[in-house]
Amino acid sequence: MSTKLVLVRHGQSVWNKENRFTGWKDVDLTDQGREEARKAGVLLKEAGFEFDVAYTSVLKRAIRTLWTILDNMDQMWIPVIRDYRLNERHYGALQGLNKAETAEKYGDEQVLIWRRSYDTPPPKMDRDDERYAGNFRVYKGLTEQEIPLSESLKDTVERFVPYFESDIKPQIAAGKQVLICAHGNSLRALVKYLGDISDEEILKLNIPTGIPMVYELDDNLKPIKNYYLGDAEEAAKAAEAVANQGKA
Ligand SMILES: O=C(O)[C@@H](CO)OP(=O)(O)O
Repeated sequence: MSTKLVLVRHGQSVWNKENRFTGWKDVDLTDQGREEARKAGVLLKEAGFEFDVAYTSVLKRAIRTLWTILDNMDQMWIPVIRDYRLNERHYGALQGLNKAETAEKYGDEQVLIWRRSYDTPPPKMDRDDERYAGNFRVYKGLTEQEIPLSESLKDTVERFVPYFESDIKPQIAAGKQVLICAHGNSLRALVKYLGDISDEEILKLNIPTGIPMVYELDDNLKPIKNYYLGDAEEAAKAAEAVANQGKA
């Protein structure tokens, strides 16, 4: 028997469009992002998915994408769980900077390391920075250790995977159809873990906005195969465009 798990990166956000490092900044979707979310919902509905539970971050670009998907599937009634552990990887002091301008200043190679290396975090944000997540009510229940100043993908794996194991995996194991709506790098963290992808290989993975990614899992919840719903060529082109965002 195979179980399906669906992962969706939020639709295009305002800072995706402006090509700025986003991380934990709570930016909304653009009109294009809303349209991508709508199309994702239609694709999932046409493919016959019936979700039992959905998980998302506490960031509105992912939450609104999830709402839009469920609205278009007429499944807005299912339980939705929001948790900061699904948040985007924290971009530290880079948050808000333009990616191409940063590449002009520091070089494409350095920006690739900050964006895609497994264990090199971007420069840290200070705790007295107005952007510090501890200033926002949504994160008030977290300890200082839980509020990042910057994260590598490894740090994001260490935050997200234990939550996946303790909260999401038991639902899948119980036969529930689960939808996860999250972010480029928090999903890369999960994909790395699910597929046991090496630290080197994960560098090449770029996830496009708003295209549902379906994982078929075996009885041990190991992936049998995974694919994007819809036009595969379009998904590959969109992933390539994400890769190029960090070039001067
Ligand atoms: O800015 C970010 O937080 C992420 C996702 O949008 O970007 P990148 O693809 O550069 O890691």
